[in-house]
Amino acid sequence: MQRRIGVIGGSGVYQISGLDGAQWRRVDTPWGAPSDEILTGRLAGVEMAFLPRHGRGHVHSPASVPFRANIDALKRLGCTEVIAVSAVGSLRADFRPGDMVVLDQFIDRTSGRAGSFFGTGCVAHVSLADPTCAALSAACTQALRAGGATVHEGGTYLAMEGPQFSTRAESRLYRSWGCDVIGMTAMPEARLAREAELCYASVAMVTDYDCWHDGHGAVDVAQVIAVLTANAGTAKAMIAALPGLLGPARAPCPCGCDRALDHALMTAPERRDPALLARLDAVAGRVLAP
Ligand SMILES: CSC[C@H]1O[C@H](OP(=O)(O)O)[C@H](O)[C@@H]1O
Ligand SMILES: Nc1ncnc2[nH]cnc12
Repeated sequence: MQRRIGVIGGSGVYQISGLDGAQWRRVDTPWGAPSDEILTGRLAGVEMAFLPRHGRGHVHSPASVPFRANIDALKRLGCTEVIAVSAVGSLRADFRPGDMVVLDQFIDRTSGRAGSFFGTGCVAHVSLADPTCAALSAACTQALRAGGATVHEGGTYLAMEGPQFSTRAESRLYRSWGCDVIGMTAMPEARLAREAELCYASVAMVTDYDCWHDGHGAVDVAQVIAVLTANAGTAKAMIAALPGLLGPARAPCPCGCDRALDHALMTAPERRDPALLARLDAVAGRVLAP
């Protein structure tokens, strides 16, 4: 099977360069329009698809990011895996601004966001015990280290609703829960990637210490942008290195991400809603197609 690597760029990452045959493409989905057009092309002979999560110019607030359309569009374009890049606040002293964290767990405190492709007329329950792909995450770690980044392998991300930053009491609470970093977008993105049977790796750049650290002022956007700008090359170097590490051919995922729906569907075939099934053509076509 041919590989296509999807990349979702977070705050400060609105494009990638160096693609052969680069083209911004509009992709329509049954879940509405994605955050922006998607930049496709080849890097070191591997098909790529890049989508800026907030849109070019940072148009979408965390709550208005069309997460379902974004994941559907990447799947529809033939992506086999998604690397999500995010800016995060650190909830621990040893995760410093400029460091990279390859996340492996999430606590979801968002509210009111559409968090599933499934629902009435086609119910499914996928496992989220391990919400990221260990194999893809290991490749991201390797690519980051090759570029000289300081990398923390594993970390728990507190997904907050925002758009305001946390209160000090919230920040302290999340630290007491054992969370390592905080951001506003990894959920429901990670849930939806799993439902769409995409390998998902979440790579976070630490930009600040949120507001719990006595030795640092409370986070503001200027601080986040300054750290993102100073370290702009880090995520880009990782993306440039990944095609060489992964190669153009894709084998079955050793973690089973590409088979997440094998035992997830609950609704009896004769009770399924044809309209919902039609919307699921890309994300669940493997298990629903007649
Ligand atoms: C600009 S600070 C807050 C903003 O940055 C993060 O975005 P992303 O996860 O897309 O990199 C955070 O989640 C907020 O959306
Ligand atoms: N402290 C913080 N809280 C939430 N999202 C962030 N993104 C970057 N820093 C953040």
